Amino acid sequence: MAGDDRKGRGTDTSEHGQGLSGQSFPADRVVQPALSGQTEQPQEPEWDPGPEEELEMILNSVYDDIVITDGRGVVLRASRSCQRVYGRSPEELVGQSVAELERQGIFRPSITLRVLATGTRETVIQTTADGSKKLVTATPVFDSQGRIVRVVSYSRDVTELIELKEHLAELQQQMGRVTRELEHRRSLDTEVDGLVVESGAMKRLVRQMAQLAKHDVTVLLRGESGVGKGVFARYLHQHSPRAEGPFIEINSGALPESLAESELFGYEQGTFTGALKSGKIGLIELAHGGTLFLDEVGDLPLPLQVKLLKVIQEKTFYRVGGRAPVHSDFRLIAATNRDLEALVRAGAFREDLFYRLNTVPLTIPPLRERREDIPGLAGYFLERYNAKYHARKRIDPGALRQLVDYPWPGNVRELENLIERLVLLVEGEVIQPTDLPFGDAAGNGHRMDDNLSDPPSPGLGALPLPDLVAAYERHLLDEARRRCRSTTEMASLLGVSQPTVVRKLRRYFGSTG
Ligand SMILES: Nc1ncnc2c1ncn2[C@@H]1O[C@H](COP(=O)(O)OP(=O)(O)OP(=O)(O)O)[C@@H](O)[C@H]1O
Repeated sequence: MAGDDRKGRGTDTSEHGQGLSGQSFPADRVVQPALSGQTEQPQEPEWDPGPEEELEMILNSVYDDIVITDGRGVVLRASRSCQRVYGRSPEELVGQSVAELERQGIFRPSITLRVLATGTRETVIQTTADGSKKLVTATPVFDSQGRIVRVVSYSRDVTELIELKEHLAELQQQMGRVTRELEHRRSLDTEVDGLVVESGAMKRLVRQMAQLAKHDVTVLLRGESGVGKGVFARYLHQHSPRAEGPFIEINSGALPESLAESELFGYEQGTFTGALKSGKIGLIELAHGGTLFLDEVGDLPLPLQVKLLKVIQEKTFYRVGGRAPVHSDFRLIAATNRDLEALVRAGAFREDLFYRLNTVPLTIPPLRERREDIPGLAGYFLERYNAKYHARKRIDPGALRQLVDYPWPGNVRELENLIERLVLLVEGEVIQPTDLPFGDAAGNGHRMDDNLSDPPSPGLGALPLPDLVAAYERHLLDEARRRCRSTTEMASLLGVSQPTVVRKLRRYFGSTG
């Protein structure tokens, strides 16, 4: 049919009243709307293009590119859009066989040939001469004897879609990589950088922590400096339902008093001049959805204690210079190495805040009370610092025995620092007893760190002088108690008699232990 009919006809169609020949429609062929009440106007004849012209019009008005062949694969019709897609006008395509067009690289591959071979509907992605991608579907049309008499193929430009798909696949791959890396890092965080726990006391504590982690209860971690309160605070966070949220650590002791309030609560734009002009989100607000860890809570200045208590109770606060209340949903973990009860008695710590924080107190024992942990910790730090400094140090069994015997006043932190130093400084591969700074192979010797930890600092005027002196004396005794193994040793360290030491220990700690 039609192939020849179409020749020379032109099939350009547009929405602007263009006819099939590309000319304007003659006036007598334009359908006028029937206006009511204008019956005297003569009726225009309806536009009747005839089946052939109508088919052409439909062919050229659909969005898809359409090619129709006969049962031998010779093109009978093609939509005008083929010019743009295949670089051939319908006039050039009509009459040509698809096998020839495939050979010329115009249909690559020819789907019509496939349909002629399989007798079923086929879909392929074609790459056209200009490199764009087409999704082409072709359907066979059968006569009454079941022979293929036509193949109708239509295609859509899917270049963008394919590019998007490829981009999506690439992104998915990247996301998979990032997710795996994150999971890996997270597992490192909880396993490698996690806790070394070997003693019965610590294992019991970890079981309690795992249980507590699930609930939003306030936990107060107590224990000497360096026992691992910070590590356990992170453990609680990582094992809580808030693990995906932020973990915000505030070292109350390190906050300069003048900045503390704005650090904690943030401030509104315009509150301060200069660099601080643009406003700032405070740490409490940053902890929203996660955990707020208040380290060294015993060092919090009294005015801030009042404000903090209010935030803990109401979970709402005002930024410095702000009028609108800010809400922050956080789980609170606090830690201290101070004797909070004594600070309360001395008036340096608010009693109401103490009770609020002390909901679930957990005490992490000093390292000297859980010596079974020492070999594991030493091995763990050795591995960490060997890796960091590309070393291969080992610990001699005699040196390990000394590490286990040493009283570790600075607890795990002191052990960690020592191992790092040994990895860096010991010359051979084996760390010997003589390499240890606190004694010879017999275990006698000097203490490695003669610096006192910071004394309590309620501040001048916070307490009457005798109470301040008592607080300082108590601190010195506590320090001596940690460094020495007997009251006699303490007496010689402090330069007083042994009975004096015993009396003072009873006075300040209720026992000589
Ligand atoms: N059980 C443990 N397993 C592995 N590392 C530990 C363990 N306990 C403590 N550490 C390590 O010891 C060091 C001191 O721990 P951390 O800072 O948590 O102590 P702290 O009690 O919070 O001290 P401070 O009261 O001075 O803040 C850290 O480097 C920590 O990683």
